[in-house]
Amino acid sequence: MFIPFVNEPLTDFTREENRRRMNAALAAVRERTGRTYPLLIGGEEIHTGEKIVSYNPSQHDEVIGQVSRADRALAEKALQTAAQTFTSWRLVPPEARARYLFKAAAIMRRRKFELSAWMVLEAGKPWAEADADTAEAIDFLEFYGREMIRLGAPQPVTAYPGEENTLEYIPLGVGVVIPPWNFPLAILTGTAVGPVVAGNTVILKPSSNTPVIAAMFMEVMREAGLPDGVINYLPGNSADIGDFLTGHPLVHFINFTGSKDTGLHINRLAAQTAPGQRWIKRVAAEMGGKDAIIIDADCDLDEAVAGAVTSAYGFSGQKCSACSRLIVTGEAYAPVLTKLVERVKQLKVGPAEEWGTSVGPVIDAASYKKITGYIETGRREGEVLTGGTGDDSRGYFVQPTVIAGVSPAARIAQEEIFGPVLAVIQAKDFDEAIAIANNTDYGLTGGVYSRNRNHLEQARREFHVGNLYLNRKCTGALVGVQPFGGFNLSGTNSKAGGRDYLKLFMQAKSIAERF
Ligand SMILES: NC(=O)c1ccc[n+]([C@@H]2O[C@H](COP(=O)([O-])OP(=O)(O)OC[C@H]3O[C@@H](n4cnc5c(N)ncnc54)[C@H](O)[C@@H]3O)[C@@H](O)[C@H]2O)c1
Ligand SMILES: N[C@@H](CCC=O)C(=O)O
Repeated sequence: MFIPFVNEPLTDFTREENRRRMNAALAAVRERTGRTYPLLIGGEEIHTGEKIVSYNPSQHDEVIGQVSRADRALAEKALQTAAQTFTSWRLVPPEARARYLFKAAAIMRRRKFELSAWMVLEAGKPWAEADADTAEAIDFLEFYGREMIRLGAPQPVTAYPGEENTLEYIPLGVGVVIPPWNFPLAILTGTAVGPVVAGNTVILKPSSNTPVIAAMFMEVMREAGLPDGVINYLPGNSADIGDFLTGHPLVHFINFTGSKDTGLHINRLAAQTAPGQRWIKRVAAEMGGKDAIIIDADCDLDEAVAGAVTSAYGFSGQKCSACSRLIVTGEAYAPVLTKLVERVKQLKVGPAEEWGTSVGPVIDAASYKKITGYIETGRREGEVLTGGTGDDSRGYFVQPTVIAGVSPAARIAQEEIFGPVLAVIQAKDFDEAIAIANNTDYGLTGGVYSRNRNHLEQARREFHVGNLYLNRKCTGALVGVQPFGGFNLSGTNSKAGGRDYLKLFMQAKSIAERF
């Protein structure tokens, strides 16, 4: 008997003891930076000549680690190993599979500060964001473990005279797990262990920006005793092995989280049937967002602006859920701009490892260039009220930027920037605000601050997003509480952390026996 699922509590860094522990973890992790990590295929550690080097985005001359880089031959080996391991892993009872996840959760809990410290250094996550990432990874392990126990039990069917009828969920086979760098532990863990606890075996191809925290995840799963070959750690250049993995006939599903362009590419490729392939590949693709918060004229403006700032600039806006459009109705526009700029100017930009940093760096040189490029576009499409500058001399820092007077059709109001840039749009009334909010290719998160009950009900009906938040920030979905996934080109709406998730990686078998 297991206790019911509860979310992992977040660390209170206002307590001196927790700050001391985090500083100690950062120092201990720093002692271990610069090491090299092998691929892991069927328990075999494989060192390659070619490496992927991972850097600290707060200080880009600091090497966090180097990981081996797989080529196609090694990708083939990993797929064959996963296929072979599937023959035994699929027979492990659901409850036994779940126990590996519970054990891994316990290990992560014990290593919480250390895992968060790795993310501070490798992903540039400020402390609280890194801590929330680790907590979410633990949640995925605890939640999906329990989910598999639920789904492993006999499923309800209608009784029929003279027969025994059952329905059971069985796994699909070999999958490829492709997570992004921005939740380098949480999303990586969830997208890997969901399919695995369902009885599948996987190739885990981590993002080249954050392969070291992925190596830590593998350490945890090994310590938890997960059999070799169930998760095969395969860092590599997407150009070398990405399409090879997706297109391979042994692959049954791809569990992808990342940008719209990559997701659509993978979806297209997976739809083609490779010679020798005997099933239709399933693709779960969770992609980008162009998320909006609507501030309705009659709401508590201070609370609304505070929520918008947290949603827009948390982790430097590098969340698919981040608010990148603020839509303000009627006469609230001018006071909102004043309050917004005041609050944004108070954000402390700095290295992620420093306690008190509210906005750390962006992930790498390419992101820095893309974001600052969008800011230049924004200067033509609106008025930069604060921010608008960057400094990449030491780390990739972009000042939190507010651009007002933006047209709903502007590029900065339509395209995902994935940085600390907020476009503010004026709407004449709530109907127009909803129309503007819905008018992008995406449909991931959305928020409304309002005291008007009719408007809140209208938003429930008409605001077309997978995760809608009323009178609160639009980031930080909790596992089990707000299953996460978007509409339209934000993805396949797989609802990570929800009760529909594991079925994406299983097929239902109905068995009837007449006696
Ligand atoms: N909807 C969600 O739940 C969610 C969550 C987090 C991030 N995201 C989105 O992810 C994006 C940021 O992440 P990113 O920069 O890592 O995205 P990305 O698309 O550049 O990369 C995502 C992953 O795909 C891999 N990849 C790239 N090309 C590939 C190919 N041809 N074959 C196989 N793998 C390939 C990358 O190595 C990486 O691991 C943003 O758009 C963000 O909105 C979405
Ligand atoms: N699930 C996270 C976002 C993941 C995407 O980057 C949130 O709800 O903020």
